[in-house]
Amino acid sequence: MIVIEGATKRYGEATVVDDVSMAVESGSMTVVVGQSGSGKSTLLRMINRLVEPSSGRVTIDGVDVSTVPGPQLRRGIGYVIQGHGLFPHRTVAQNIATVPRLLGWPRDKTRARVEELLALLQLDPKQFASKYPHELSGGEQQRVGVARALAAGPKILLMDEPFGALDPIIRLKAQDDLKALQRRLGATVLLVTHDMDEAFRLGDRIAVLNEGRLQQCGTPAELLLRPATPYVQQLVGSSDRSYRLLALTTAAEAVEAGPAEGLPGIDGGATLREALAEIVWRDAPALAVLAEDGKPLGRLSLQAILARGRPQ
Ligand SMILES: Nc1ncnc2c1ncn2[C@@H]1O[C@H](COP(=O)(O)OP(=O)(O)OP(=O)(O)O)[C@@H](O)[C@H]1O
Repeated sequence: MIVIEGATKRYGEATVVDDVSMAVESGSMTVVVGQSGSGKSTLLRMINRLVEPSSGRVTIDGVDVSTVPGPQLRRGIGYVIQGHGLFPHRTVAQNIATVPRLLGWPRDKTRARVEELLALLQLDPKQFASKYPHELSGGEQQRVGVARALAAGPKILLMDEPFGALDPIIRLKAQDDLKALQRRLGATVLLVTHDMDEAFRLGDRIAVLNEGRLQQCGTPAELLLRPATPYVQQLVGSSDRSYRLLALTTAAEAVEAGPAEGLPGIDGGATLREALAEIVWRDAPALAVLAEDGKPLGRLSLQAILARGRPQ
């Protein structure tokens, strides 16, 4: 678990991170969201000691990071930045092998790890290992950046606007891939973005920063239903908060008993927001919710969906 206690960073007269306290559970994903200049990157970089706090402290599993030499700390924490920061004159394989090489891994072990990560991130090793960063698309570079950060098997991954340079469709795919990967690896992820939709798609918890101050750190539902400050309320937006709430629940979680024959089907893993769109599009009173094997789990009525789109 990462615990941030009273973290403050001052540059001259300016306090850019102001007495922030929050915790990130092991194996969860927390998204730090806020406007440009709100202190997100500075807060993130205090965790891997690229920035030293003026006061306050960060502990990882109870160990104060200020007691661990920076380079040693950073070898155990993956770090992904916008634009990927890949070394332009090194191949994809050499980029991914950066930390294993620093750690003195044997060649065979490093090579096997590089191939495993490329496959994990859906980049064919035969095709990509010997390419250079400029020969890759933005989405491919982004995946190599993630592979490099994961190379030495860190339990913590810090990601600073990792999808900022991607176009919207690739960005959605990259977000889904990251969520699946994070679950699979059980990694603790702290991700910075200024995009509220990204925060809602990815975050188990969302931390909202404004002018260096933490406004709220809570689950997406808590932010929507109980915004702690007018700033959070404004940020989550009143026009689409119902849709955001619906996007937090799956059809399988809201399924009702009753006949489902003849109704249009929807996958149990689809969100209620998607289910609502399907009902509107099909002009149907309800949907049949389907398990992975295609068998019906029950039905989902328009009323049941609408009830989930407002405070219970
Ligand atoms: N080394 C530094 N010296 C002086 N001021 C700095 C330094 N690093 C950051 N700042 C200032 O601290 C504030 C917060 O910067 P930070 O990069 O943490 O914000 P951010 O929320 O990540 O912004 P963005 O979304 O634009 O990346 C900004 O006003 C920035 O100018």
